[in-house]
Amino acid sequence: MSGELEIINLAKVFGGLVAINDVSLKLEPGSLSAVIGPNGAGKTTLFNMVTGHLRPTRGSILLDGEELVGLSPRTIVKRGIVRGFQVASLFGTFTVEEAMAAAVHAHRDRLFDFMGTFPDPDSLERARHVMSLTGLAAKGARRCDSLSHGDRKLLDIALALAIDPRVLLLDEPTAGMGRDESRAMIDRIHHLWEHERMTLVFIEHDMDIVFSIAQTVFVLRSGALLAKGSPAEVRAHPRVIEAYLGSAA
Ligand SMILES: Nc1ncnc2c1ncn2[C@@H]1O[C@H](COP(=O)(O)OP(=O)(O)OP(=O)(O)O)[C@@H](O)[C@H]1O
Repeated sequence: MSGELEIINLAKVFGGLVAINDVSLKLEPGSLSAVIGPNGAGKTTLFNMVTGHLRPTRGSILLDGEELVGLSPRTIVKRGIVRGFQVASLFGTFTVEEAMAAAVHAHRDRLFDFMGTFPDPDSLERARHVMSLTGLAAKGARRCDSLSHGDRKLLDIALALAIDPRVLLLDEPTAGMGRDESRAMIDRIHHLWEHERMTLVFIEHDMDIVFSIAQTVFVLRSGALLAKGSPAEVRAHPRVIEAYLGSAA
C-alpha cells in the first residue's frame, strides 16, 4: 500500500526563530494520525513544508521513499499529497457538483481538452462518489456560496479527496464549529478514511476529538517533537501532561 510519509531531521528557521527543530516522524500507509501542540508549536509550519509551500532549512521529506523537498506545491499535489484548503468559497456560483467535477477534471489535466465534454463521465463519477462519502450528495445542486460554514468545510475536504490523494492533510477541520458540529465533522472524516484508506493526518486542538479517532498522536512543543504514540501512551506521557494537557485538562 502506498502513502508512507517520512520526515527526517526536519528544521525550519525564520530569521532567528527556530519554528521546527530537528523533527523526525513517520506516517504509515493508510494510517490516521493527529498533530497536537500549543499555539506556535510549529504544526502549520510542518504542514507547509510537506506541501511545498515552505522550503525546509534542513532535512528530508519522503513520500514512499521519494524526496519531496525542493518540489513545487503543484508537483507535490501531483505526487499525491493534498491538503484540505479553504477553497470552497472560491467556487462561488458553481454548484457543489460542478465544483467537485471541476476539481477532478482539472487534476486529471482535462481542463483544456476542449474536444471532450465537461465534466467527463469518469470525473463526474469520482465527484459523486466523494460527495456521497462526505455526506454532500443531497447538496449537489446547491450553490457553493449558499452553504453553511460546516458544509463549506466539508466541501473543502471533499475537493481535496476528489483527486484521490495518497496522503491527506487537514489543518483544524473543526475550527469555528460548536461541539455537536465538530463531532459530526470528525465522524465524517473517520468514515471517509475508513472507506478510502489514504494516509490521513490532521491538526486539532480538541483533545477529546484527537483521542477518540487518531491511531497515533504526535505532540509538538516549541518546534520539537515532545512525544508520539497511541492516544493512551500520549495521554499518560509525563512531559505531555506537564506541557500541554495539564493546562488544558
Ligand atoms: N512565515 C513566517 N515568518 C516568521 N515566523 C513564522 C512564520 N510562520 C510561522 N512563524 C512562527 O513559527 C512558529 C510556529 O508557528 P506555527 O503557525 O507553525 O505554529 P502552530 O503550532 O501551527 O500554531 P497555532 O496552533 O497557533 O496555529 C511561531 O512562533 C510563528 O510565529
